[in-house]
Amino acid sequence: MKLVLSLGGSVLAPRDPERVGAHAAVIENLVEAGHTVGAVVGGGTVAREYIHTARELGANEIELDQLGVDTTRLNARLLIAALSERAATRPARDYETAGAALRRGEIAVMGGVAPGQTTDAVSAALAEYAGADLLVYATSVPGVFDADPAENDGAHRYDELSATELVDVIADIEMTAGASAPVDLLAAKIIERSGVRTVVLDGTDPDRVAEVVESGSHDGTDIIPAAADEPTYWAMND
Ligand SMILES: Nc1ncnc2c1ncn2[C@@H]1O[C@H](COP(=O)(O)OP(=O)(O)O)[C@@H](O)[C@H]1O
Ligand SMILES: O=c1ccn([C@@H]2O[C@H](COP(=O)(O)OP(=O)(O)O)[C@@H](O)[C@H]2O)c(=O)[nH]1
Repeated sequence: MKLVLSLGGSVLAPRDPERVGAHAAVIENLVEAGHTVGAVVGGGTVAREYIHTARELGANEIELDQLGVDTTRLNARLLIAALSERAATRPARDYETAGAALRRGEIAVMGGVAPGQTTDAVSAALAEYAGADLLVYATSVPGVFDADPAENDGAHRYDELSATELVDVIADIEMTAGASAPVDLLAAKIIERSGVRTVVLDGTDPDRVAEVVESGSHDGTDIIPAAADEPTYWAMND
């Protein structure tokens, strides 16, 4: 299958070579098994540190986003360093370049693209552009909740959610540079229109990514293209 993997900066823990190596190994194994893989890497704490410092210095939100973009590309280079020669040599800066790499059978790697969004949207756009069979958001929480689980002990995880419902759930999350959301709003809208099958899961253990590709099973949130019935919930502490 053709997979686009969104590796949140929080998950890649860029300064931990073991973690980056483990994610690279899962990607290599998937390619070895015949899958086509595009990976999009987030900015993580390094991006947020730059953004925080520059905000204190008076930078505007577009300047802050641009710092974030540059950091995601540095992190993307770390993933490339851990991948074999099957990977493109540098992070693609646009979808045509990444798509061309995928057509050549390479592992395409991207960071950010433009201010006003996050790598969540880049992942959704690459998935749409490349005609991906599956889009996986490997993030630091086990799916999409009805409230931020970091701030609400009683937050409930959605087992599945339509893309339209996802838009509603995340619409109120702020869009400032460096903001945290399991999937950003633009990504949700792109998923809604593209209909690409999407899963949001806890990707701190890279084996969970391999499992969802190979067996379809996961403990995260399924984003289903068509309008869903009533969303189903799992209590966070179940
Ligand atoms: N409704 C929600 N469901 C899940 N996570 C949420 C929600 N609202 C806010 N968050 C926060 O989003 C964070 C994930 O975003 P982020 O740190 O940007 O991840 P990544 O680095 O994987 O892109 C989580 O730590 C969580 O606290
Ligand atoms: O195409 C992009 C990708 C990223 N960013 C900026 O870079 C930050 C970090 O990227 P991302 O949120 O994807 O990183 P993660 O949440 O995965 O650490 C974002 O908050 C944005 O400010 C951006 O402006 N455009």
